[in-house]
Amino acid sequence: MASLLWGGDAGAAESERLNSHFSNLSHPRKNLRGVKSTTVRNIDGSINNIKEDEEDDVVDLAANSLLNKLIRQSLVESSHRVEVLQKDPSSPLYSVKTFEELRLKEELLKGIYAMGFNRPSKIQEMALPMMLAHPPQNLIAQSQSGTGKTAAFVLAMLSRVNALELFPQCLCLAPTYELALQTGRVVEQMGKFCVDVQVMYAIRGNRIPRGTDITKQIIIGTPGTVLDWCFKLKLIDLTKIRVFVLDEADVMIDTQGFSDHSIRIQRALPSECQMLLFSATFEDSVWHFAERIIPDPNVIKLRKEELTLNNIRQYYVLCEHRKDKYQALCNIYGSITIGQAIIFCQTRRNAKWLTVEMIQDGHQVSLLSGELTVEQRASIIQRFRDGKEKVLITTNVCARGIDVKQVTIVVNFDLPVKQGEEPDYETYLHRIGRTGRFGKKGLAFNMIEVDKLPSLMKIQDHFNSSIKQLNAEDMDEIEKIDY
Ligand SMILES: Nc1ncnc2c1ncn2[C@@H]1O[C@H](COP(=O)(O)OP(=O)(O)OP(=O)(O)O)[C@@H](O)[C@H]1O
Repeated sequence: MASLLWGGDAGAAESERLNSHFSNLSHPRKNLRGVKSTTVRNIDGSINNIKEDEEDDVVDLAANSLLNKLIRQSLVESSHRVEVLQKDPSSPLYSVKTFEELRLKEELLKGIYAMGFNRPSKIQEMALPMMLAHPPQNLIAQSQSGTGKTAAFVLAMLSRVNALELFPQCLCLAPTYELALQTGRVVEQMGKFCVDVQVMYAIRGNRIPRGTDITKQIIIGTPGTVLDWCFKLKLIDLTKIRVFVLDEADVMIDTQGFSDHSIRIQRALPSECQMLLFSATFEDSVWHFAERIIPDPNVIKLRKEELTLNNIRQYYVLCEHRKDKYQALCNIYGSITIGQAIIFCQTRRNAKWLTVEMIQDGHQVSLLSGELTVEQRASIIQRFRDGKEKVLITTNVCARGIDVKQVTIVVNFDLPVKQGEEPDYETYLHRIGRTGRFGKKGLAFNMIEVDKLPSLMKIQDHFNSSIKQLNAEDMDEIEKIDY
């Protein structure tokens, strides 16, 4: 039966190879038209050979997710209410304000406190009692990145493991090799005092001979390799799994083949196995997938705070060409005191050109674009966060990923457009918008070539918010801008 299943899925390992997470992370998907190599001097004076790409950087969900994890220093608190949909609406709804209320094993509680967690996060307050209930309950949970989902399901896995039984009992699927490792690190940290509990990674490159007796209790892996380990190599007996976690479901369904692999794995689990699914977003596609894979679930949602343009003053400067845009930028830069600014370009080529121009003019800037590895990107964002550079020039790659609260000025050196010059409203909002909660004022400048003016006007209409024209030659006018 198992081999038949496998035979029907001849492409699991292959599709994982093709998805090639590692290279995806280092080089987000791109159209390689017009690629050539140029030498660029980095801010620190070192020399880098960077490919010159005429095309946009494409947002890579898995890379962004990892980037967020690498640069995040603490919990992202949300003021939004948690919505709960119980499988059995008549059963009482529990929430906990302390970890003690969960009656965890002593060593686990010690691990949690050693990580510096004092009390459950908002989503954990509701999710943990459900996840730790007897009999085990299935759960679908959605809340934005950084709100404590990973810590929650790691806690559930660690609390259900029987350290004396030496076989895989908990199985967690993650979309990429690197994300699996990140989750594994949390298991290792939180389970620091659970000395007999061990983790193993079912990821590409971790070659285990067929029929090996795996004694580790928690397996974290990517769907293709896990499928291999279960059906082809017979390393994991799925009928003995007690907790099945599907993490980053939104990223998972974005990767070809992964939904099918996950469903195939889930089908072979025993009915009493607890099934948990987590996602940062809840579009229809994620929801349909979640419903297919998690039977009789409880559902917890923490709404993401909406972005708004209300507190942002928006201007545009009409320019003839790129040099003209640069001049306008310099005039603005020279006339108002800028704390920190992010400048967005549509292509890597433009971003690189602008970086070189600004450095030559003596500005302290750094360049963040998709050709850098995730670790390099994380380090650049961290330096910017720490105020080591005042200006960050970037492409779309980090438009959605980063939250640098001290930035009050955003410059669209190029307007975000989709193919066919249709404005990209969502990206515009993500670049400039703020959540209402922080309520901070902000300034946005759009450098617009004449032929892009209709697109800008569409953006103005779409958001029903005014974008004023600014004469970048008129220093008095610029100096009057107060923010
Ligand atoms: N109860 C808590 N108290 C303090 N810090 C916490 C708590 N829970 C989680 N954290 C910390 O908050 C950060 C975000 O948590 P976590 O990674 O679990 O969020 P997430 O929702 O899984 O994010 P992502 O969607 O990116 O995976 C981590 O640094 C984690 O150590």
